[in-house]
Amino acid sequence: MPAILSIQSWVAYGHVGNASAIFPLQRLGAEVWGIHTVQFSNHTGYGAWRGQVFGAELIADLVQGIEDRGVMARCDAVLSGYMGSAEIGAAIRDAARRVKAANPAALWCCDPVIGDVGRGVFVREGIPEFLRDQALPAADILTPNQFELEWLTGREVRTLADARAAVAALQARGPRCVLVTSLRLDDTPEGEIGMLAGEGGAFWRLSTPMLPVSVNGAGDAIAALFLFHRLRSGSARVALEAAASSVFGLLRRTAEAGSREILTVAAQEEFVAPSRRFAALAC
Ligand SMILES: Nc1ncnc2c1ncn2[C@@H]1O[C@H](COP(=O)(O)OP(=O)(O)O)[C@@H](O)[C@H]1O
Ligand SMILES: Cc1ncc(COP(=O)(O)O)c(C=O)c1O
Ligand SMILES: [Mg+2]
Repeated sequence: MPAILSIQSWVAYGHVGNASAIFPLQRLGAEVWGIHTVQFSNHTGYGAWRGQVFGAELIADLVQGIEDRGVMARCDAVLSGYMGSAEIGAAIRDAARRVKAANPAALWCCDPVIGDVGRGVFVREGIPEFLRDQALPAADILTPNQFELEWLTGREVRTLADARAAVAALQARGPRCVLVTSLRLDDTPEGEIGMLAGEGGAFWRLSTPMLPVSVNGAGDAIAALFLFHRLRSGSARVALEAAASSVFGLLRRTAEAGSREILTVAAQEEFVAPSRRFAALAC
């Protein structure tokens, strides 16, 4: 089973960042080393929250402490998400560098949290540029949503050809494997939501019904699950099908309960045995 160093936000109430990623990974059997970039009362989608963005020194210090235990070579991947500040981004990039120095087979899966279609950019100044100019070239796996794909490439994505070209443009700059989430293209049927994965010159597409929920943290869960299944199977297609099926089940349960927060704990069976399986198509 993989060991994953997960460096993301923490919230006391609800499920985004590490509070969305760690439990599903553990439920699947992964060992997770969690470092929190912020500790907030709740996610920022509520418009109001309390807490702190941690200093970059704290992140670097915790990484050093793990290195002091002599376990870096046992780390299979670094998973990063909401950064809190561009300085924290630099500490995360350094952590990925150290892990890879100890274990050259280790992967950095970077979820480039910048914003989304409804809300626009919702992270601090300097973070989007850091992700584009510093993180992207060093990452192995990238999991942007459609808004982030467009921001990072400076391209409009309307058609499947646009999406494939944008993914290829990202791959040309670094990450060998890309998962695009929340993809709505001109041929996406009303009532569906799509995803696109690309690796090794191949592309796979998958869509699921759109559920009547507007939640935060699904992107963090999908990045964690995609990384886990990509590590285990070595296949982006297999990882896409597994992650998408689990997150659909999680959100279906969340919609049925009418919950504002994703039901990470109550719907945990969906991580192990999704109630409905979706197949990806080569495209
Ligand atoms: N309303 C929804 N109905 C069905 N699936 C959804 C819905 N919202 C999100 N998802 C699923 O969760 C994935 C990640 O979604 P999203 O929260 O948009 O990511 P991010 O937060 O990174 O933008 C999507 O690709 C989709 O598969
Ligand atoms: C603290 C924090 N972390 C992470 C996220 C990312 O959430 P999502 O998975 O919806 O992109 C958010 C979004 O609001 C947030 O406020
Ligand atoms: Mg996201």
